[in-house]
Amino acid sequence: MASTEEEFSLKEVLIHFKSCLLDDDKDVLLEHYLNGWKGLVRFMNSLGSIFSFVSKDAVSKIQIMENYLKGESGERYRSLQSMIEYELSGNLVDLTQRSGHPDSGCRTLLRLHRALRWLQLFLEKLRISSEDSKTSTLCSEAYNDSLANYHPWIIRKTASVAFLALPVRNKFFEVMNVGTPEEVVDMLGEALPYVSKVYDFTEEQYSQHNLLNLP
Ligand SMILES: CCCCCCCC/C=C\CCCCCCCC(=O)N[C@@H](COP(=O)(O)O)[C@H](O)/C=C/CCCCCCCCCCCCC
Repeated sequence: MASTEEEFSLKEVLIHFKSCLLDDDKDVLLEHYLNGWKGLVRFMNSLGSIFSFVSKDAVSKIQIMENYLKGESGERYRSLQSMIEYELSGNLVDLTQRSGHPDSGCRTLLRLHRALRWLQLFLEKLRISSEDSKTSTLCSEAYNDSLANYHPWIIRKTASVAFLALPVRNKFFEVMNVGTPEEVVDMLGEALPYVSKVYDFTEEQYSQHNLLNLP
């Protein structure tokens, strides 16, 4: 386990996405899911303040979810399926426009879920990248193929400028604090299937309940 700031390793972060898969991938435990995101935000913050606009939004969404988990109905937010069942049966989700329940768990988690698709694409691009690949290009391509589809022009533009500040591949791998570039690639290969399983399971649940376009 990472115990000090210096020992902070992205491997410890990505392991949360393995821990959040319950009973052979039959559900997603939200506490571990959010711990994964908290670690990722911490990693992003270590890259500099240029990403603070992203960090603020991610933190606020994590906070909304954590408040549900800590609240009086916290047990209903233990897993993805129990949250969906609880919020839908209690009419706690705004399905067509934001009004009575603007920050439902389903709506908030959907934003993180869409970002998880970006992460999945970015990790895969990093995994198969060559030494001279540009991190900013990989990140930007992953973003354009996922999250960008949900963002207005001004956010897409701001994000594209921020990506240019990403360190070059070897430096980026160093900040991950996993080991040699070969070890980073191996770690990504190990972690990615779990990120993908979490993404696929969540996507399936949202699709089954017709929740993929929550406002
Ligand atoms: C081995 C590689 C490790 C990479 C580690 C990356 C760490 C990333 C940590 C957090 C990622 C960002 C999560 C962003 C959540 C965005 C949710 C969202 O889409 N929010 C928008 C919609 O919300 P509502 O208005 O509907 O409530 C909101 O408008 C967004 C605002 C902020 C801009 C988001 C830009 C996202 C760019 C993602 C790339 C981050 C680059 C990190 C580079 C390492």
